Amino acid sequence: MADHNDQNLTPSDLLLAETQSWNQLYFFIEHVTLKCALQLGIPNAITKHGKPMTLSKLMSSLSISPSKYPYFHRLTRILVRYGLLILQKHEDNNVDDGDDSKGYYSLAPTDRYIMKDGPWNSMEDQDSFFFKAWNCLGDWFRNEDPSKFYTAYGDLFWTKLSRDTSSGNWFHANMARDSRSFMNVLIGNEFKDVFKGLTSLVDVGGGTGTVAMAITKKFPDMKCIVLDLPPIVANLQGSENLEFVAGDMFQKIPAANAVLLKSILHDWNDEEFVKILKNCKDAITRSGKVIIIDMVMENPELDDEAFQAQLFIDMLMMVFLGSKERNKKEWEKLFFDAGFTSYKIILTLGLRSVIELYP
Ligand SMILES: C[S@@+](CC[C@H](N)C(=O)[O-])C[C@H]1O[C@@H](n2cnc3c(N)ncnc32)[C@H](O)[C@@H]1O
Ligand SMILES: COc1cc(-c2oc3cc(O)cc(O)c3c(=O)c2O)cc(OC)c1OC
Repeated sequence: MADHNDQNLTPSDLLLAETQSWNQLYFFIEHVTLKCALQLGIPNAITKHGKPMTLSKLMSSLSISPSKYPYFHRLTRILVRYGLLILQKHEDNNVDDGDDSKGYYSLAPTDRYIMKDGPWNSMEDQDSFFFKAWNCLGDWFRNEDPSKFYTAYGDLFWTKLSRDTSSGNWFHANMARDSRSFMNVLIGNEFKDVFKGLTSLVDVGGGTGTVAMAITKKFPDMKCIVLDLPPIVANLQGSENLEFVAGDMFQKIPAANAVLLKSILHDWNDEEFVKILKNCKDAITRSGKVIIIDMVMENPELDDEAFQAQLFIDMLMMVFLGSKERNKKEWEKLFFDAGFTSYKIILTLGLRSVIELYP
């Protein structure tokens, strides 16, 4: 007796559904194998070796027993499939993947981003903190909590970070690495004149100051203020043109030519978003501007792989903050709700865009 769900499916539909269900239900194995590669130190071992290496040499450098070869070969096979490793086969075309002497492994560009000093990969010490929020996500769709993170911890994300030193340090260290990486790209694009001519700027929610330091290094005549919550900036030392100010962007933002908001507005719901922007508008001069570095969803400039990455981060915002990524229309509506008259998307760099907003 065919299952009632199968009645309308042809045999080939059923076989396709089997493949698709395995790829959808077991998608997590990509994450598990990536974390295994990081845990074993595969990217660092290949980098240290300085050139493509055979499986046996890689295993030996990782102190993995040769008895594990038949299993380790299958781990590297799936890492090649996921584009984390590149297998350069020897000229001899009838290479057998399992034949160590004819294949050399090297790192794909992805690895250089997720390497130990890349942002968001050093979750080992925060595994439970990070993954606990994702567990049983369905529970959140049946409660009234502001986020799944709140369901898991009984605390808002920013409150928890300010109380829990280790998760706070993990988060801000990774945010700083993300900022260093992004600012290197933005500097590479000559900042596209975004900061040109400014004599003062407030980096709202500027964290530990990575962005502000990059800007003041490039523009030494600019006075920069980093505004963030007291626990974040309390022990940070400024410099001649960089000052850390403890405060709340929902209360007041220090006056300046311009205000910078990098990865801030996507952390908040529409009402909070408008409140932050209204405070930004009060802070800038009439000839000033608000500079936003954040994601514009459904951006026609981005390919499907980038769109999937944005969807993942949108889920991350939903789970951790109860917030969202926004498309151009959603951004524009909130800009005008906050009383701004015009804006310009200056450029898109990877997943994020640089937007200028004018009072
Ligand atoms: C996603 S992080 C972005 C940090 C930094 N802009 C960057 O891109 O690397 C959000 C920042 O907002 C700060 N923040 C959260 N609530 C705030 C508030 N009420 N006032 C000021 N800063 C706040 C957090 O402490 C954190 O540093
Ligand atoms: C708010 O908590 C988290 C935020 C992020 C996060 O990660 C990003 C990664 C990117 O490649 C580009 C981005 O623009 C961003 C963000 O804007 C952003 O906020 C990541 C986290 O953990 C992986 C967070 O902690 C839960």
